[in-house]
Amino acid sequence: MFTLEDIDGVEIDRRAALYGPLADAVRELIDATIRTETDADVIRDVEATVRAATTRLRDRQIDGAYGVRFTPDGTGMPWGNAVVGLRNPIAPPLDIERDEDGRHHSRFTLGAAYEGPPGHVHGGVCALVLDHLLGMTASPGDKPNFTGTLTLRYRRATPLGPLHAEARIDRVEGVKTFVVGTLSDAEGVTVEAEGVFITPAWARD
Ligand SMILES: CCCCCCCCCCCCCC(=O)SCCNC(=O)CCNC(=O)[C@H](O)C(C)(C)COP(=O)(O)OP(=O)(O)OC[C@H]1O[C@@H](n2cnc3c(N)ncnc32)[C@H](O)[C@@H]1OP(=O)(O)O
Repeated sequence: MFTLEDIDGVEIDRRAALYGPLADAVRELIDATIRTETDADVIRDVEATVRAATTRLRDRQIDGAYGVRFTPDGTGMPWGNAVVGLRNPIAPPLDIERDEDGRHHSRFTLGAAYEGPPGHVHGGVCALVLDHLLGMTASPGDKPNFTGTLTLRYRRATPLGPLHAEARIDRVEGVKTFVVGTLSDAEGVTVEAEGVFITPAWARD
């Protein structure tokens, strides 16, 4: 589940510079696929090109999912992650910053690929983003805390476009960390979240 990779920062940068642009390009492709109105013959031609590109990438690949890899100095590479994964075109991806007081926050943009109600973010995508951000906030050290219960209040629809999310720890009770957070657009909060994140039995002292 968590895999140690004995590589240094230079190698991480090399891999990020190789795989990040590919994921970005596929993200663009997803957006273009949803929004294109070009001619039918162009669409069929592009479909063949994309299928050929996929075949080339599958020439050599790992078994199963990417997992969470980390280096000896504790640098994490959750590159397949659905929210922050550098190699995952489905991930927006979020760049999450941590303040000295432990608050986590992120500015990001959700486009056509994340639509639920017309012109607005799918409620499940709001939950996805907040679950991850609150989970990161609940796991400041080298121990993961997993979502036990996540409660959301959708105050109003979240428009597609630039957004902001933030989270902070409310309190810690034994293996349970209680975290609160919000998702906002330029007008203010659209979704409030509170979650109970729990250290799994295998990671307890
Ligand atoms: C190398 C780098 C590492 C960095 C890591 C970054 C990670 C980032 C992570 C990002 C993550 C992103 C987010 C994701 O995607 S996390 C993925 C989604 N979540 C899961 O898959 C979790 C699945 N469930 C479990 O693994 C276990 O059931 C957990 C770990 C949750 C509890 O375990 P276990 O079942 O063994 O617990 P226990 O019986 O010992 O009870 C202990 C206490 O907890 C209370 N309780 C139990 N269940 C719940 C519940 N559902 N709600 C509220 N409370 C609950 C229970 O009453 C008791 O309290 P008390 O009676 O003592 O008061």
